[in-house]
Amino acid sequence: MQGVVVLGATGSIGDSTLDVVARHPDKYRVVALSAHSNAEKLLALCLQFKPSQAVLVDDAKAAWLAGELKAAGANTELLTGPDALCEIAAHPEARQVMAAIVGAAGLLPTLAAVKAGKRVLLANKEALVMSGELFMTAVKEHGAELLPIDSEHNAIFQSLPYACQQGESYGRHGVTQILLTGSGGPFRTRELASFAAITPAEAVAHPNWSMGQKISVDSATMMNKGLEFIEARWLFDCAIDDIQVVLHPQSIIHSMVRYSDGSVLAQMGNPDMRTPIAHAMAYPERIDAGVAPLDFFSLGQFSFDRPDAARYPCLYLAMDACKAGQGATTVLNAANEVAVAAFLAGQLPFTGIAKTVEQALGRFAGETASDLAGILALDYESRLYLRSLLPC
Ligand SMILES: NC(=O)C1=CN([C@@H]2O[C@H](COP(=O)(O)OP(=O)(O)OC[C@H]3O[C@@H](n4cnc5c(N)ncnc54)[C@H](OP(=O)(O)O)[C@@H]3O)[C@@H](O)[C@H]2O)C=CC1
Ligand SMILES: CC(=O)[C@@H](O)[C@H](O)COP(=O)(O)O
Ligand SMILES: [Mn+2]
Repeated sequence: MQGVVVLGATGSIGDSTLDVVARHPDKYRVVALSAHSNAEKLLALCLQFKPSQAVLVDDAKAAWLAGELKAAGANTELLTGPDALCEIAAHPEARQVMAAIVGAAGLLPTLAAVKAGKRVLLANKEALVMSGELFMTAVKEHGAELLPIDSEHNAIFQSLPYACQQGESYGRHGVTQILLTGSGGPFRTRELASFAAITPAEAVAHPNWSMGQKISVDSATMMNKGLEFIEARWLFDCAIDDIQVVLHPQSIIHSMVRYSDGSVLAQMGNPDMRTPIAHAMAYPERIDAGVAPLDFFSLGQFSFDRPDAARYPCLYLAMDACKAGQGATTVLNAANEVAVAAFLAGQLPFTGIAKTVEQALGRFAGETASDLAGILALDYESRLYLRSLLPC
């Protein structure tokens, strides 16, 4: 029986993770859960999964939640505040930690799980975007096991030779290219002239995946693919020129790996995050994820295309930031988080997201961030700068 911590338990990845856990009560036991402010949902999850600890970061409803847990006779200790996330990430009874907090807030708790030598199931791509080199060094130093949850990176992992899954360099095993697929989001064919009028409701309506708001907007701008480009560069230790982004609007092929002998290996499946989650939790075994089998007779056509720079400027800003280094990727991530929040709050047009990110990258051009303190300081400075520009 393996103990599991779910950071970000009340979100979309949290839902899928707990669904997989609930299918295998003989294999997995929840030892801790976290939420930011959704106390009602955290209460329901605590009563269902009976963790020994739960964290509600925002303490406004903590007294209410503690009272409800006590009244229900639950043996769950309630902790509050961001530091408690790092405490549960290192829970002594946990073998696996699902890192599914959205955004930069996930960096320190995810690193805490790494430093505690856990099997880290990485959904929180922003952590790697901010701290890739430092993060991967910590994984090696602390003997942690890092398994990608992001559907593309999980697909790449599955398509790599076993030796590369265990950390060997891909070039030595005939791998020549990573083909990172992306759907193109809800505006792949929309008239460019109407982009400034895009509403938050339109932007979060992803054609294939049901996800949280922030990542859904990122998919619409294709910043998501840019963040994933940076994530792939660090996860698989590959040269930037060896990663190619390919539009695949159907989201059935989740990414591919090209080999020197002409082979291309792909991982396919219905767009349901329970597949990569179950794969990573059970690795190297396979377990039921509750996902319907792929029915090839009803799939229709697969198509592929190049992403257009005029339609998806964020993708190209991210790829340039990846070339520039960790300082630029930290600024990119912070600026994008602030801009997406402003867009969702109705304070910035959709087209303003790329402009804001570009402005921040210009303002902090040449800044470097090599250690954790430097990364956190640059993240903070970038947010401060943007908040002075944006009405949020
Ligand atoms: N959804 C998906 O299919 C995929 C998601 N990912 C990545 O996984 C991560 C989670 O995404 P998703 O589940 O969609 O996001 P959601 O918005 O659905 O969930 C976010 C979770 O993080 C918590 N949270 C939010 N802010 C904070 C904070 N400041 N401190 C602590 N906890 C916080 C939320 O708590 P509360 O509910 O209380 O606000 C919630 O539990 C992201 O990094 C995303 O890019 C990657 C691939 C696919
Ligand atoms: C499910 C998942 O991994 C998301 O990151 C997904 O990839 C989003 O779809 P896009 O390809 O549109 O960004
Ligand atoms: Mn993805």
